[in-house]
Amino acid sequence: IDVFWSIIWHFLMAIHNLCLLLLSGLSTSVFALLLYTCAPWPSSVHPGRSEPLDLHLGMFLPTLLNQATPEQMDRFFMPAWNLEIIGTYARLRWATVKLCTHLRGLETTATYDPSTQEFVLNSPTITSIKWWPGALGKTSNHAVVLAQLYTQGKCHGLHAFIVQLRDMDTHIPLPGIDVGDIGPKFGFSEVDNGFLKLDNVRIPRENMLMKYAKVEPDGSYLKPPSAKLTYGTMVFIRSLIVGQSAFSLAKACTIAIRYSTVRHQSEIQPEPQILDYQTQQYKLFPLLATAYAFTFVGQYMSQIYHRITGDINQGDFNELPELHALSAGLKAFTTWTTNSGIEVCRMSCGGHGYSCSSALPDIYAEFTPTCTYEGENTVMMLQTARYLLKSYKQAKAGQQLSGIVSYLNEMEQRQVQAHPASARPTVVDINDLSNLVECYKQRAATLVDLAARSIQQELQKRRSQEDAWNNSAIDLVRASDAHCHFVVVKLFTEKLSEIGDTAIHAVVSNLALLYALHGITQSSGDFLQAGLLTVPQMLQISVRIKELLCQLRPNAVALVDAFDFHDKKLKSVLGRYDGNVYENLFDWARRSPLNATEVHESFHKYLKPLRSKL
Ligand SMILES: CCCCCCC/C=C/C(=O)SCCNC(=O)CCNC(=O)[C@H](O)C(C)(C)COP(=O)(O)OP(=O)(O)OC[C@H]1O[C@@H](n2cnc3c(N)ncnc32)[C@H](O)[C@@H]1OP(=O)(O)O
Ligand SMILES: Cc1cc2nc3c(=O)[nH]c(=O)nc-3n(C[C@H](O)[C@H](O)[C@H](O)COP(=O)(O)OP(=O)(O)OC[C@H]3O[C@@H](n4cnc5c(N)ncnc54)[C@H](O)[C@@H]3O)c2cc1C
Repeated sequence: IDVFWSIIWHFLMAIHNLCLLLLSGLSTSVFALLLYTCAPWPSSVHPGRSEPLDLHLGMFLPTLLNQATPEQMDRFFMPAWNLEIIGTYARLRWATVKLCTHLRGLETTATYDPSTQEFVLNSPTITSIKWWPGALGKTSNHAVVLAQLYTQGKCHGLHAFIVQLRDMDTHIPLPGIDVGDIGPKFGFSEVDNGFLKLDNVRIPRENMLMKYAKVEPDGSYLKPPSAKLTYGTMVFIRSLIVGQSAFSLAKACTIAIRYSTVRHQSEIQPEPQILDYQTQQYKLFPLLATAYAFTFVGQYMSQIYHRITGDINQGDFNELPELHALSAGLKAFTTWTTNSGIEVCRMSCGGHGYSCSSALPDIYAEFTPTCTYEGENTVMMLQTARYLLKSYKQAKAGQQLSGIVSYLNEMEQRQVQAHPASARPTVVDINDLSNLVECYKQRAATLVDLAARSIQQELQKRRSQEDAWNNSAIDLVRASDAHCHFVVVKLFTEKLSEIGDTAIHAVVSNLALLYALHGITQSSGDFLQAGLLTVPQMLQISVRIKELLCQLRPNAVALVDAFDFHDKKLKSVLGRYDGNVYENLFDWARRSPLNATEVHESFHKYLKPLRSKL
């Protein structure tokens, strides 16, 4: 049924985008957009393709879709789709103390030369060398390079350029291009993350991605309708990463929960499955609930991304700030939680979790950089905080906010309680999800208010805006975190109304309740301080969580089976669908390269000569 609706959804999105293109009078790109829109995730379109090529499909093609004109789509999209052009996305400069997080500070320049109608690209300093782009080192023959655009003697800020890096026949780097691999990393050993230095590299004028901003042949510059459109691809990838968090956490939970039913370990006879231990359930079931929550949030992000980019294509930029704030905050919120969650799953498998046979080390090593790439998480949380604070000020000034931050409108009516102990708690019934959503909402509002007050106090001490912001950054990140948590609980709760089957509804409701209550216990201080809950209610919540663990236990395996990972995708001996773990573990160990011979060559080389000397 899911596959059916997914096909229908992508079909409708394709029609929707097709209509947008036709309405806006574009004659080309239709096939390209259909092709890409119908492909929800690159690896599922090209199964079995290598990671560098997934990066090419995941980063290079969306950039084209976001920033290329129809003519540029004609030139680049199909060759890229057919892997004639293999691209990377080089936004970064060398990671120095000057921070490549700070995109506006990028030093690479693209200077327009009207006499030849070319841009001349340069990385003038050691710190301007592009560093990290995936597949840049050895695989790519093209890159989308972000550089400061200079024309008619003026700098117009960051713009994107397609730069050919290597000869199409010989794959040798072109003159002026110094490109290579950056060396071994924590994971992703199969990806050639690269460096790129540009020395007077000339590219045709038509290689600047000109969907929004333009440089005319004589060098005159036409501004984009919004400067923020340069960042469009980031919003897209960050939204995708939210879904990727759900996917990775779901995989880790599947392995840990399945293995926990295979593993027996106790003095009690007959030995119980380790999943019957309350502590094991407490480690894994909240994560299972989180995997479901993030799956729904990922679906939501995909929907609003498509809706709002549709509006943007029509020239309506109203919702771009909200989309940016949501995608940045949720990217950070979901990746941080998933990152630590995968590690909990690994440890919950005991010693075998450390073995690559579990697949958990690989899942972790591949997932953990999501906390850093596409915008470092703390920096992303601060971007969300910037939007929250702006909205807060607007609400204070009497403006009616719409969208997900509309709860800040209520700040004025709702007394931020000075004496929480005497106040009436917001949560009346801890089993009522709508009560809990309200509670999370008020916690977010309270923390936004606290962060705003902190900045205000700093400013009153005559600090500069920047210092006031930095001295309040912990509060700002907490406010963003609370905002994101509210969004997740709200979306999970709303999703329940879409479930028709009563039995499934009951189980998923328990998951949603566990997610909400467990989150409260993790940040109990916030809820108590704000007077949203009382101490007796906190105790009640702890008891209710234990009941929920028992209620979820019989369905735990079915709930991970529902993620529907094929053994070939999961690649985990511990997480096998048939539960036949131990025989296969033995098999797996036998296939270790060290077991290729009974006596290892090191014996003949080193130990034997040593023994003969004795
Ligand atoms: C699952 C797919 C796997 C793919 C593999 C991925 C491989 C990895 C790839 C990469 O890592 S690519 C490199 C990624 N690099 C970054 O993401 C850099 C992060 N830095 C930034 O995004 C920005 O520099 C910044 C930190 C957001 C800058 O913030 P700042 O406020 O200083 O800057 P301005 O640039 O002046 O912004 C002003 C204005 O614009 C708004 N804004 C910022 N970003 C966006 C955006 N993406 N969309 C819309 N709007 C944006 C910002 O909020 C400000 O708005 P106002 O408050 O002034 O209205
Ligand atoms: C596996 C991997 C793949 C990548 N692929 C690509 C790619 O394909 N293309 C590409 O262009 N790049 C890529 N990158 C680079 C990536 O985008 C950057 O590493 C990332 O944006 C973070 O920037 P940074 O390294 O400069 O970290 P920094 O910004 O130096 O962060 C270091 C620390 O400083 C803190 N910090 C920085 N700024 C602030 C601030 N304003 N306020 C508070 N704290 C701050 C951060 O929170 C963090 O704790 C990749 C990175 C990795 C690890």
